[in-house]
Amino acid sequence: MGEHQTQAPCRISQDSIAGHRLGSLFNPSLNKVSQSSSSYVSSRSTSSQSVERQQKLTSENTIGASPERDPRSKPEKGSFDIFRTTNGGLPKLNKPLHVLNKEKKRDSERFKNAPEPQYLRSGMVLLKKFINTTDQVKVVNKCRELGIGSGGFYRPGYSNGTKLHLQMMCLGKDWDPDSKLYKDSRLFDDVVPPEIPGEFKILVDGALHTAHNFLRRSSRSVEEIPNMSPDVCIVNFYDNSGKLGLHQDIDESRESLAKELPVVSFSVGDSAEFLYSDVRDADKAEKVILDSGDVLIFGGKSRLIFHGVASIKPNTAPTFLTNETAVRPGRLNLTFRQV
Ligand SMILES: O=C(O)CCC(=O)C(=O)O
Ligand SMILES: [Fe+2]
Repeated sequence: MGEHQTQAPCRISQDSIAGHRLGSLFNPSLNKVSQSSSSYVSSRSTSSQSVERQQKLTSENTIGASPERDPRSKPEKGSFDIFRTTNGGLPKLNKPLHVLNKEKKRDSERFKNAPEPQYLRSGMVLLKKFINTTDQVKVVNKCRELGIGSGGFYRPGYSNGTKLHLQMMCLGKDWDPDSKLYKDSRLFDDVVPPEIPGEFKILVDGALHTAHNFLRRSSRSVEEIPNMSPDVCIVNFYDNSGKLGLHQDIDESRESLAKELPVVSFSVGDSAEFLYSDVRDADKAEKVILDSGDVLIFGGKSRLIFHGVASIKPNTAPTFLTNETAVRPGRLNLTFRQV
């Protein structure tokens, strides 16, 4: 990650901020990722030097974090469970089966006809309702399984005593918000993060494929969004008071940033108000709502955009998700990067 403020990766922060469905996780056609942009060389003026400059600039900030009592602000130990624990993590069954089935049918219909992707700006495309209902449930269950295990969720913080307003877990490699480094194991407990599940990678491929097809259809260059193959996924869980200040994701390698390889971001659960801007000023930022199942891609000319989560909208998670899983109120966000 780059610079975040409330949770995760190198985020610069400003606490003040305050689909074309292609698919199912197990659809083999999703493996066919467009090759056309794999040798993309950025035409953007992001020289290594400017990346370095920006990295320095942003690393002096923390993202959406606020001070806690612990002066050294070590990560809070003991894994966080994204499932409600009061009923042993079982899904809520307070509705009759026929009502649950009706709701499920309605939700599946809703997700079957994903709307046309939204072109937000060069290099930035939003795939509304890209992740179908079945796959959203799988994403939640997988994050829960990994999240309570070794290398699972914890509340990250900075050595100055501030903590991000979220729970975080890294897959593939660890990203440490304080040192802003990607490492093979976590600094605070030496645990090697779990691998990125293959099903997640298939969804990422499908999302990039869908975005490229959309760019082609709208007579734009597919090279606006270079292709990438993720080796890190940062999973954030925001409760209803969660947020993440405006930041840039700039801790990835110089090569990755110079090629402007995209960040692919999944949202599952409650909706979020997502801000993005060329400058770190929430008042000047554009706002877009990210709902459950949406995939946001930002690469190319938008790779270093300032972005953050202003708020989570309570009780907006789709009913199938709260009926079929025991997920707590809140939002899961998964950002995939090739670091
Ligand atoms: O939660 C989100 O939508 C954004 C997360 C993010 O920017 C990050 O983890 O770097
Ligand atoms: Fe970010």
